[in-house]
Amino acid sequence: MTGTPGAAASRDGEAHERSPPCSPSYDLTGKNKVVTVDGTRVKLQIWDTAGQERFRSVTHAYYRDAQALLLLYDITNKSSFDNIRAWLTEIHEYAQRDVVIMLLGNKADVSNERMIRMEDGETLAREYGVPFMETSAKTGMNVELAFLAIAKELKYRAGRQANEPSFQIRDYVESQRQRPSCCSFL
Ligand SMILES: Nc1nc2c(ncn2[C@@H]2O[C@H](COP(=O)(O)OP(=O)(O)OP(=O)(O)O)[C@@H](O)[C@H]2O)c(=O)[nH]1
Repeated sequence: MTGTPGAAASRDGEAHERSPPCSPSYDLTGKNKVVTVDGTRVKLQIWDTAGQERFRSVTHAYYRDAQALLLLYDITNKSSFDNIRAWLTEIHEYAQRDVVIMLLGNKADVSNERMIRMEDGETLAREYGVPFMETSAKTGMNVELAFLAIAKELKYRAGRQANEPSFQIRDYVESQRQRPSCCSFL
């Protein structure tokens, strides 16, 4: 789902499936995942929420209890990017206060139709203090990393020990993410 909280990890960790997977090879939304973090299996229950304005009131119910939200926009679609601020405002109002948010600019493989520069995604993410990367559900670029980073953050929060070094999701994503090789012309 573009321009929306595209995926959410819920509190109970039980499997639910709401919408069919998108046709590209790597699913950003729509499936449940088990991610292994330092030998521990972290089960993510993922909901793909409706992005359209008319579904917003329904969507609240989906992310109200979420522990993490992946906000996706489509790098070839400016309005999906412009909608992100509205979604962040919504999230601020309706989601858990400590929800983990990640901003993803999807379709990074479609470089010839790019409308949103990677720097614009980075600037927006910095403004809201959330991790950011570009992804491709087609090639799989950074898809596993998005889920792994969320799982690491949730596991860290759940079992934080006094002497454990803190996990910084933004730094982790920044250091691990791949960059599309396409963007230098913009
Ligand atoms: N090239 C490319 N196409 C993608 C990518 N992700 C999704 N698509 C295509 O974009 C179209 C929309 O994908 P969806 O996953 O249905 O997007 P959505 O925003 O959830 O759409 P709705 O649920 O209909 O609102 C489909 O044709 C997908 O195959 C990607 O990373 N790269």
